[in-house]
Amino acid sequence: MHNDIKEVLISEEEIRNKCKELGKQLTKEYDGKFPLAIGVLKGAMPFMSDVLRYTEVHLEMDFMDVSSYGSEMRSSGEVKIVKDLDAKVEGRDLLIIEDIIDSGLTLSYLVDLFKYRKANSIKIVTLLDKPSGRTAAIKADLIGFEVPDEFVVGYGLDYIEKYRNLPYIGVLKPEIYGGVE
Ligand SMILES: O=P(O)(O)OC[C@H]1O[C@H](OP(=O)(O)OP(=O)(O)O)[C@H](O)[C@@H]1O
Ligand code: HPA
Ligand SMILES: [Mg+2]
Repeated sequence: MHNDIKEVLISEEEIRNKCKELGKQLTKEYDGKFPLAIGVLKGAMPFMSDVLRYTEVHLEMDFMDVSSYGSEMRSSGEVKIVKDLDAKVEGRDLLIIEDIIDSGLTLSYLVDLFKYRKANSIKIVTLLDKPSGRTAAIKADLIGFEVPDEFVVGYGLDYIEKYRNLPYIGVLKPEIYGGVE
């Protein structure tokens, strides 16, 4: 598995330190509140687990499974709900947790949906931001790292469902995806 990686962009230690830093910021942000932390499956799973363990406020966790990439390296543009939330969002302070914002289509779809469902507030924390990929106007409130215009894998991010269990963020060797995007 590690052999398929051309370059490690963000190490395991850098990710851990960033999760601690973001966890502290979230603790301040939600002091005295009871936010609903929403993990966007599947990619956000490792980041959600790590960042929330460094928060020191009461919060509720829920999950939404949406998918728009399938086996492609570019968004299909169509966001499909695979699993909806269990919790009601009306009147709640929402914290959406993402692994990456690329085109922004997934998050703009979710933000619109949660506004329609009458959330009291909506904030976004993302581990990675790839501004070069953006087609929808969306910005996170908290960002871990900015990544260049490359398809990244690891720590939740997949290429055809593989590499999510890598402990770091890396770039695949071109021969793994046939050298074309
Ligand atoms: O900003 P965007 O261009 O919408 O891309 C970001 C989204 O794409 C990936 O999810 P994907 O749809 O691949 O599902 P997955 O998390 O199950 O891999 C990623 O985890 C984000 O949720
Ligand atoms: O760079 C990426 N890697 C993996 N999944 C993704 N989903 C959006 N962008 C990416
Ligand atoms: Mg994916």
